[in-house]
Amino acid sequence: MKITLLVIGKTDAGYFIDAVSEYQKRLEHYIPFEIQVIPDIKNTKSLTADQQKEKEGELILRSLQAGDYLVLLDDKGKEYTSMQFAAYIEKKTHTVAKRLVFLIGGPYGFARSVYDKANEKLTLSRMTFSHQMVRLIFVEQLYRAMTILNNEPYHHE
Ligand SMILES: C[S@@+](CC[C@H](N)C(=O)[O-])C[C@H]1O[C@@H](n2cnc3c(N)ncnc32)[C@H](O)[C@@H]1O
Repeated sequence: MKITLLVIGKTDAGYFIDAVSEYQKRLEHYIPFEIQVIPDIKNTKSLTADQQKEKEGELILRSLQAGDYLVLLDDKGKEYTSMQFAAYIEKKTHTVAKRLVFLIGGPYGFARSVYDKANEKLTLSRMTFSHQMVRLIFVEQLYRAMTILNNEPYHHE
């Protein structure tokens, strides 16, 4: 199994790039992991929120591959503790043969077509974060999960 974090738009802020890269580098040691970036939609000012979501949705669906297991990161999804998330990842390594794809939405969330395609929704908190923050929180939680699964002293209950 390979884990993919699918995101919309490049990260501009250097401090986010550095922090995300740090966890991405640490993850190399544990599991095949990639961040796949879908280019930003141009001229969003002339679009309504729904039109932007639809356009992003088309690009997202085109970025998916046959056999992907799609999990939306969504503030109205299932909530886990870090221990439960580690167990969830472990279980997925036995059931997902190809890519386990975690998807972060754009500024207005996901189009209906993307919700329809999803296998699950996962929430990181009941609070809403910026899409850049979510990238960082997700890679840190995935790293935390890998250290839990390998009995390493990073996570403390
Ligand atoms: C700024 S948020 C979009 C908020 C938008 N109002 C919505 O309804 O989804 C951008 C993306 O970050 C992710 N996100 C934000 N907060 C999250 C949370 N607490 N848990 C999981 N994902 C979150 C989601 O993928 C969301 O589509």
